[in-house]
Amino acid sequence: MSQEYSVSEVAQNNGRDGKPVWIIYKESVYDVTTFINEHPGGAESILEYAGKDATKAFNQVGHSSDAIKEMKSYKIGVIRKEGMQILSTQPTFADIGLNEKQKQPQENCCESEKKRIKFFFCF
Ligand code: HEM
Repeated sequence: MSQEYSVSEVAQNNGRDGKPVWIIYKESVYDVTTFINEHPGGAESILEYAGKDATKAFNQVGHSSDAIKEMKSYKIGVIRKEGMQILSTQPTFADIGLNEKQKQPQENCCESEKKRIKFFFCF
């Protein structure tokens, strides 16, 4: 399985203060630290997207299929799907803010409401 990174983890690797240069392309993460000085389009064009999503910019340049192939050799992982991670774990009652009493099935809640309505119409 691919190593997963959050968007904020990638953002920390922005090439500043000796940090590596990571970019996002589609759902994948690339460490292009050693490549920036070899980049035919210049280091600056990549550094602008250090720690960020470079998908749009990369596509807009119209990179050749060789460039896309070369890019693959810098892949270090994929972006973690935060939403999917939350869904994959069963929430507890406490997670959704319910206490022991509120765990009662829905009908029990409605019963007291029905009684209240009946009482109201008696008068
Ligand atoms: C791992 C990532 C990247 C790889 C492997 C890569 C590779 C290359 C290669 C091989 C070329 C020569 C032309 C070609 O074959 O298409 C190129 C040109 C270029 N790249 Fe990248 N590139 C990367 C990321 C980026 C990013 C993020 C940008 C941001 C805008 C960028 C901007 C450019 C520009 C402006 C050129 C010059 C185009 C021209 O002279 O017509 N590249 N790149």
